[in-house]
Amino acid sequence: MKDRVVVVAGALYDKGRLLAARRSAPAELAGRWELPGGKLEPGESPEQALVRELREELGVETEPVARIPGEWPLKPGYVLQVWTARLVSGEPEPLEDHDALRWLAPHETDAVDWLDQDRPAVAEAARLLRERERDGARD
Ligand SMILES: Nc1nc2c([nH]c(=O)n2[C@H]2C[C@H](O)[C@@H](COP(=O)(O)OP(=O)(O)OP(=O)(O)O)O2)c(=O)[nH]1
Repeated sequence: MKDRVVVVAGALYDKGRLLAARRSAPAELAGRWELPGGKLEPGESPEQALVRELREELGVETEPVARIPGEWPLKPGYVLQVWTARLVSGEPEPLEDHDALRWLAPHETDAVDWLDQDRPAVAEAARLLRERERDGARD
């Protein structure tokens, strides 16, 4: 479908932890946790959109690693796509759209109240995180 909006979100990893961000708006999503990101703009690749959104929202530089297979419906006309990404520089801060951030260790990935529509992607991101831990990844 051509006129659907793609929202690109990042499963951002650093030091074996996954970043969760608490939305501050709109009212129906505020207080719930999500993977940070935003809408694809015309002419952008999903990876470019992800790097731009994470820079705007969190003030960090990141590098997309791989897409988590699948896409998930949001509100009508919107779909969510998720990439794993690694932190290249900076320490994330809730600059825009969020009022709290948390780095979650592999055993803590269920500790926040994720948006329902994010749960399948978060489950896969958590699985990949545990796999990286078993493999002895250092970042
Ligand atoms: N970023 C993000 N948005 C999500 C997730 N799950 C989910 O339902 N959404 C919804 C919330 C918003 O309605 C929409 C994304 O819009 P946004 O407001 O984050 O994107 P944006 O920065 O491009 O928006 P804008 O302020 O420029 O309008 O998707 C998620 O995991 N990450």
